[in-house]
Amino acid sequence: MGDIPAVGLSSWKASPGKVTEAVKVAIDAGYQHFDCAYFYHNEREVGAGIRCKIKEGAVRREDLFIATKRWCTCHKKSLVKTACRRSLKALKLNYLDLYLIHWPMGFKPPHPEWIMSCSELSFCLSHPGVQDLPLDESNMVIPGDTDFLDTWEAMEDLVITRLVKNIGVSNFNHEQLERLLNKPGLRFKPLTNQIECHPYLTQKNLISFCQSRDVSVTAYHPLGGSCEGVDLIDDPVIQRIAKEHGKSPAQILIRFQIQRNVIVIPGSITPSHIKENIQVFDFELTQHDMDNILSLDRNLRLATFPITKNHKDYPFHIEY
Ligand SMILES: NC(=O)C1=CN([C@@H]2O[C@H](COP(=O)(O)OP(=O)(O)OC[C@H]3O[C@@H](n4cnc5c(N)ncnc54)[C@H](OP(=O)(O)O)[C@@H]3O)[C@@H](O)[C@H]2O)C=CC1
Ligand SMILES: O=C1CO[C@H](CO)[C@@H](O)[C@@H]1O
Repeated sequence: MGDIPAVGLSSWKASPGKVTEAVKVAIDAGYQHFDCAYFYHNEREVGAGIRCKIKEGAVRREDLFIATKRWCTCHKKSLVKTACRRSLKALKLNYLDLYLIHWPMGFKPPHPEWIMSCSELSFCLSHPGVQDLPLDESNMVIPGDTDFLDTWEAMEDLVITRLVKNIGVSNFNHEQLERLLNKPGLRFKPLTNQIECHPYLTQKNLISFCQSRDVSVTAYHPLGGSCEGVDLIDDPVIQRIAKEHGKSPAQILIRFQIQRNVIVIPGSITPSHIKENIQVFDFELTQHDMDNILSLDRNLRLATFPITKNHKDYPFHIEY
């Protein structure tokens, strides 16, 4: 699994005011891996939790694994470093353990005035979200003109200049990943492909493709997501297996990924859940359990990002 700790706490939808506390609870519970994104607009709050615990002496920076993602409006080579510095500044860190391309699609870059202000970084920190989703008159996203292979070169430069230790991708399908791995002159391979993955979308093909190319997989929405109303936790098969092991349904869903060598990043702002979600190393699912969970697959994708469907790099038009 490379160097990525198997379970991480993710911060999407963790509203400012709650996320700092969640990060502190997580560090006390033994989490090392934190998954963030510029797009979640709470990197500052995640950073505050991390800083507080480092200051207290509860953890050292080098024992943590901090990942964040570069948003689609910053695919242009010249914006990649700006975006990275912006995230580092918000997180108050001097390096990232992992920096991901959030989606393969690049969007129209922000207004030049915004880009100019980025040299000081103050404008973008005080205007989070400005122009994240540039839309046309049909409310579909306006594409940018940068090829993700060019974006990748700028990501590689971040490793060379030591702003980041590893780089990776998210939401790439197997053809996009293959294209990246076959890029002439590739300097660094993606460490991971972060994809939606849970028992209703088991991603068997994409996982075996990534693992066969030595690219780890990180599962997002592992519990069925935080707002789409999918009842994975109430699924009778998951409930039964949980009872048999004396564990919670969430613990079964997390353990399921670990046993497939998939890194998993459940999201939570509830202290008891945060603690529960990392108590997954003291039991083992049987092959029969694993097969039963795999049989729940119904190809149900929650994160479809419909406003980007017309983009040439939309990843979900092919099977995997
Ligand atoms: N790369 C990408 O494009 C994407 C990445 N992601 C990442 O993946 C992360 C996970 O996705 P997310 O939407 O949070 O979905 P999850 O599948 O992790 O579900 C989170 C939901 O489950 C609840 N929950 C957490 N633990 C438990 C528990 N032990 N028992 C019962 N309920 C529980 C949470 O509530 P509570 O807070 O009360 O615990 C929350 O409502 C995101 O935060 C984000 O970082 C997500 C989408 C896209
Ligand atoms: O990271 C993310 C959080 O979830 C959103 C909706 O599912 C995604 O679009 C986004 O990429």
